[in-house]
Amino acid sequence: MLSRQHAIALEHATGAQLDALCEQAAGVRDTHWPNTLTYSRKIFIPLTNMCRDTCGYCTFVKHPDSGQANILNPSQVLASVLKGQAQGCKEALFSLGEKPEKRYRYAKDWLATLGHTSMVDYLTEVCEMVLDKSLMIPHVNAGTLTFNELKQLKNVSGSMGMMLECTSDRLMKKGQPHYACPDKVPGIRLKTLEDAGKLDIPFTTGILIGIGETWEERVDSLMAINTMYQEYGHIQEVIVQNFRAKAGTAMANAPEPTLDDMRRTLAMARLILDPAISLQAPPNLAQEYPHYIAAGINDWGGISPLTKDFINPERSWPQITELANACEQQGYALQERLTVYPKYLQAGERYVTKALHQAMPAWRNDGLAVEQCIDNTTFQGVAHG
Ligand SMILES: O=c1nc2n(C[C@H](O)[C@H](O)[C@H](O)CO)c3cc(O)ccc3cc-2c(=O)[nH]1
Ligand SMILES: C[C@H]1O[C@@H](n2cnc3c(N)ncnc32)[C@H](O)[C@@H]1O
Ligand code: MET
Ligand code: SF4
Repeated sequence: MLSRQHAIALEHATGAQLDALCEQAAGVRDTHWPNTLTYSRKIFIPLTNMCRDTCGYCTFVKHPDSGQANILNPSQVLASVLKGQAQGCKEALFSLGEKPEKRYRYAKDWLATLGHTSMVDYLTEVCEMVLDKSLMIPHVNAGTLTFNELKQLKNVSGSMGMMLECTSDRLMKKGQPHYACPDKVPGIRLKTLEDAGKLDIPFTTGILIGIGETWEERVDSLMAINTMYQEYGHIQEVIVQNFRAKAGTAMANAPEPTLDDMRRTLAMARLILDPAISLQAPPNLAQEYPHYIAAGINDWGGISPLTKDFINPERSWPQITELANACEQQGYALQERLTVYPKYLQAGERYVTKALHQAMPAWRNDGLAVEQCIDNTTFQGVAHG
């Protein structure tokens, strides 16, 4: 494992030095995640776009007065889930704004019409419906959550996630992207990661790079994630996500991370993190697939044949065939996986509750006992257990 000091010294690695760093990271990947890169076939469900935070990079969030604020109702969610299932999707990715009812009367009143006092309770009900009425597995990314909220959601989801973003308190200051965002306080996000560990929740986290953090802060964020893993063993994957500037946000004119920055960060992440943690980079936020593969990733995260990436709506998903070609050109197969990684599914009821195992009999135990598919136009969505 890379020491903090060594990692910090890589800040300006470029040219041949960067190539060598990437080779080293790719070597670790090849030993622990050989021959195959993976992705999860999913639909994206933006349960609500209202949020009590206002991150300087985010266009997903909509103010109640904007005329675009929304909460999806259960039948809208179910319709989308069933469409996704017919297209062979296995993951229902719930990604949503955080606790809007605590800030906006409008959100509170809307939730009341749905019979709830909090977004987390409503989310729980909707996840339960997905398990009851479909074969899809909910993955919940609702940002920071308390111990009890995590516990409640564990019963109705296969896995959960929250991007740590960055451990820097500096980014909370005025003029910085997390100013006045109560859910982006690093200590609170770390607490969520830790509570998820105590609860044995298969967990996805990651860092968002290019939001004003220093290289050293990036190193420390990855080391903090790794420490959590060493303590609890629940972190199944880490996403290194590159910031994309969006018109109309506070960071509209901020520079985006360069390809070299992304390569350097991915390689460093692969060398800092325990090799058993999956390393993911999103394929729709850049086109440089070969470079990402060469920098040590083993996973592309969720890809949808149906729904756009609501967080980066201008960035369309690649065709799965196109991604498969890129992988094959570098000697790797592209394979579908579930939102829960196999080692957590295979650990009995420790990570995935009994009720959930029963709710998804078609693909418990062995990760993905379903029709493998590369071509999203021909898949029939047949599950056999
Ligand atoms: O389509 C997206 N999927 C995102 N995912 C989902 C990811 O791509 C995979 O579908 C899941 O992690 C399943 O392994 C996240 C999951 C998390 O737990 C936390 C953050 C993200 C962030 C994104 C995202 O920005 N866009
Ligand atoms: C769900 C995750 O999406 C990420 N996210 C939010 N806004 C952006 C952006 N402009 N560019 C890239 N990623 C973003 C954050 O890391 C959040 O946690
Ligand atoms: N609000 C959550 C977070 O920032 C998840 C969705 S972000 C568009 O972590
Ligand atoms: S990134 Fe998440 S927490 Fe921040 S404003 Fe957007 S929805 Fe809210």
